[in-house]
Amino acid sequence: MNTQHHHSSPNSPQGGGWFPISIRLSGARVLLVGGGEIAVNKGRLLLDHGARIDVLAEKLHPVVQSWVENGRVRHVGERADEAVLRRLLPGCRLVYAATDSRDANRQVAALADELNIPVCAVDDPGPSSFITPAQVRRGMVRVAVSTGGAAPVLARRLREQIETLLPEGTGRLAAYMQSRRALVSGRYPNVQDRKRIWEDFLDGPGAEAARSGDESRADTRLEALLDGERKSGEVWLVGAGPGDPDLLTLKALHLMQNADSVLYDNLVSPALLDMVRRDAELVFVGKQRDRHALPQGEINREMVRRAQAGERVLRLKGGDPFIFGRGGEEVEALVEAGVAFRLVPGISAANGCAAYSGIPLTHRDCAQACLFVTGHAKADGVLDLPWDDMADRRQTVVIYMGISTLPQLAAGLLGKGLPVDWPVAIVERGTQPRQRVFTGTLSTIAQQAADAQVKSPALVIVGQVVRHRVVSS
Ligand SMILES: C[C@@]1(CC(=O)O)C2=NC(=C\c3[nH]c(c(CCC(=O)O)c3CC(=O)O)Cc3[nH]c(c(CC(=O)O)c3CCC(=O)O)/C=C3\N/C(=C\2)[C@@H](CCC(=O)O)[C@]3(C)CC(=O)O)/[C@H]1CCC(=O)O
Ligand SMILES: NC(=O)c1ccc[n+]([C@@H]2O[C@H](COP(=O)([O-])OP(=O)(O)OC[C@H]3O[C@@H](n4cnc5c(N)ncnc54)[C@H](O)[C@@H]3O)[C@@H](O)[C@H]2O)c1
Repeated sequence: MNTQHHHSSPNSPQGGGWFPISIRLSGARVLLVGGGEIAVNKGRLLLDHGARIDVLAEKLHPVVQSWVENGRVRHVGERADEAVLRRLLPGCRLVYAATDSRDANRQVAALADELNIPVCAVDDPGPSSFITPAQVRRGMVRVAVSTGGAAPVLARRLREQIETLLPEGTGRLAAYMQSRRALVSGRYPNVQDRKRIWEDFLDGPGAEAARSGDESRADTRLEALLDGERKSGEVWLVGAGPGDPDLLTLKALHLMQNADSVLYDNLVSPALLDMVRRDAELVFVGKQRDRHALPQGEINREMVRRAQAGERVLRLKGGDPFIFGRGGEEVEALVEAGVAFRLVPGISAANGCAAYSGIPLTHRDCAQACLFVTGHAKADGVLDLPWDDMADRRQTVVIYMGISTLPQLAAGLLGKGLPVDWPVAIVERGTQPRQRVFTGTLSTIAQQAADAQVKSPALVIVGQVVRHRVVSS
């Protein structure tokens, strides 16, 4: 079994090296250098989190002035010069350099750095050792969005989007779970067991009860789980779509974030695997033409073995599991073994490539039907295809896995009487960042593909619809 771990290279730190943490500010001293608009913004945040703020600034914004007057912050000095800073910095948990002078902010940052005190220069992430993410707050729950200083306005926009997604009761849910942790730990000393109980709780109706403040109903659900009412292992057969992670279904995403293990194909892109729960085991079972990582029978046995051991197994497949995905065979194996399963469709390559290349699959003028065929040859190299059906001119033919057999495919269709100028398109790496689209005819396409070194994954679209291709300006 080939269990893959993803490591990023040490030369290109993730997110520019900005590592998000939660830092305790209650009771901690924070130095705020500058007393203007931005100091008000940062001061509000800091006060909300219980910091003791010292302000060093020449001119105070009326809001800061009022904080000083009612004793919420101390005004500890005017000008930020080196001697004053050396006196004020020691003992601070954080420092904000929030003056409107770039030089002053840089000087504060340099001195704080020397003393190993985290510092944020609000006019430049360059000399900063921390930056402030945009936050969504629900009680104890915080969602922080950072762009690593790249685009603060984007951070703000994303915050607004998350704001609308995160249920109002999320804070109550966290508080409920906190209040019952001792109870659960007392009954189940094993971390894995506790994790499963909490996940089952969150997946079930208890979570909604806690969110809405109905603690007694939440307790009933939790007690049932503590008494051993267990979700057993199961397999989720999920289509991951054609490549662009945004084309996942919400259901696929939800299951990706709950799986214990993920068995995935080579058609599943690294960007998608990044969205899988961090501690899920990733198992590559992909096939490449002529080079089987795992024979189908072994994949089936592996799914069954894991599910019977109680795992929630995600079988993640490129595209849709039931369109050239062998999903049928896998489900039969699960049924035979008595393993519970769920099926989630994915956007198939035909749909994804059609939309992202601007080629409609049907068109009132020329294509009343659409035929999906596989261009994958049998072991003896023979293409076993419904050639007569494929040569019908009033339809579109979409060929999956047809790149290596493209010369045979084109010749076969010409042999069935389609004209030499019959339109054909190839969409390589459809929906992905480096998508390439080639258009030609039955007589040119094989040579075009060879010249451009087109590689799998690629989809072939045959028919008059190719002439209706639209490209957005
Ligand atoms: C999240 C938030 C936190 C907060 O303050 O609460 C925050 N900026 C917010 C909003 C915002 N900031 C700016 C605009 C006006 C549009 C514009 O002018 O471009 C708006 C929009 C608005 O105000 O609506 C301008 C701006 N910001 C920085 C620079 C300097 C530079 O980039 O070099 C300039 C240019 C100044 C100039 O050109 O003069 C720098 C920083 N701003 C950061 C955080 C840190 C990076 C966070 C990240 O992306 O990871 C970092 C590096 C340092 C820090 O402050 O910690 C808050 C969201 C509030 C919310 O939640 O809605
Ligand atoms: N990080 C952010 O979210 C963000 C957003 C917008 C703007 N900015 C940047 O923040 C900076 C501050 O903007 P502002 O609107 O608060 O300015 P402001 O003019 O309202 O306030 C400036 C403050 O700095 C003080 N000051 C200047 N030099 C000083 C020194 N040597 N010692 C002590 N205090 C000094 C002034 O007395 C005043 O209190 C600007 O450079 C602006 O570009 C940051």
